[in-house]
Amino acid sequence: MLGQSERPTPAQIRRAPKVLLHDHLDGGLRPSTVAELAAESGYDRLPTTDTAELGRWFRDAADSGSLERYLETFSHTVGVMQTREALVRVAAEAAEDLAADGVVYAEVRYAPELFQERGLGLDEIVEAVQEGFAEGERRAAADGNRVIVRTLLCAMRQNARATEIAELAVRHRDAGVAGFDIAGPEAGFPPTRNLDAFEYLRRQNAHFTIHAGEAFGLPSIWEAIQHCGAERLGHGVRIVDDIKVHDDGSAELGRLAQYVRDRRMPLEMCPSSNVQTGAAESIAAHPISLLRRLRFRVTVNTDNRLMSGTSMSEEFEKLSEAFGYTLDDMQWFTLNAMKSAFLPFDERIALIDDVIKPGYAALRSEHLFRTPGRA
Ligand SMILES: O=c1[nH]cnc2c1ncn2[C@@H]1O[C@H](CO)[C@@H](O)[C@H]1O
Ligand SMILES: [Zn+2]
Repeated sequence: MLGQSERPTPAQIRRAPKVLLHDHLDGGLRPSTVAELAAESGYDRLPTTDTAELGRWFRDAADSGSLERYLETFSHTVGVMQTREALVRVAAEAAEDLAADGVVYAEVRYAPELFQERGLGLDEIVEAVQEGFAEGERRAAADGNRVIVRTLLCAMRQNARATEIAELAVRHRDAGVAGFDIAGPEAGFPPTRNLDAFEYLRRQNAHFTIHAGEAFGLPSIWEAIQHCGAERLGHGVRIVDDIKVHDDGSAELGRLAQYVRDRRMPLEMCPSSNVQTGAAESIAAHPISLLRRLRFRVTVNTDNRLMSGTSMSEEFEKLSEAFGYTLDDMQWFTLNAMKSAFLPFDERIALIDDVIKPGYAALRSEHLFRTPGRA
């Protein structure tokens, strides 16, 4: 069909309905907000207070080739998010920014234990973030951009508070907290360190994903799935270590890769972030293309919009540029994400039928009937 193989324009990518499963609240602040919150709270360790320079600083500093060094940049965002008001503001702005970028459903994650430096309680932190997202959803809707935001609570792998945070997630599950995750440095902190938390969550019929296969390889992915019971994998890029591609392009899957594909295990891929931490050489060399071709349940995500200077639209633009992805490919990634969300089944179906499919159909028909020569 005409237009089917054409790459969408940046404007079309932005208007296309998108679903985001992997985005960190403390990795998505506007540079101007970091500077303003620092000034208000007396945080004096920012490398610069010039907004444009600050945005660049985060990107450059995160461009380190190592996950550990990448994570050091979070001390500045976490540093300015220590009050109730700051948390409400950051969450509200995140919802607005995502909605303006054409995201219709997002799961935004953060680690409540990081925001206690000035004495906030864990429940208070969760309530502030939920309040901010509700406010941001309202403001976005008033601007004509509808987004639904749910949250995931992370426990930090290097701390030993996973069970406490898992209980917090379950306590707030009817108030917008959709699930749980573990984040932070991967090497040296295998997911099985937090087995009690994962067993508790399973007893509670609660959802969780695990950052695995980013800075460490197959054993981390295997533990996350087979010992811990993760429903999704944060990144999971290193699953390619279990796939052999022959000269004729045919692929041979090892048992773990086979299992991940057979079970339709969602992979929360974050291309730009992976290039920055060294998990992938470049966007063009990112395993997402192979995994998409082999029809793993791949999703596209931002990880940290501030540290990568990115957005969902930018991630799709880069992928479209590298791999020629069309609107059909975008819809495929988006449906994968919506199917994999920690939202009740009936709500997922409603978003697919009422928002996502009609959104892509409308863009495709524009594509077909547009005047030749006009973008
Ligand atoms: O790609 C990642 N891998 C592992 N941990 C991460 C990544 N991005 C952010 N965080 C960590 O997650 C915490 C909660 O949001 C952040 O503070 C950061 O330390
Ligand atoms: Zn992440």
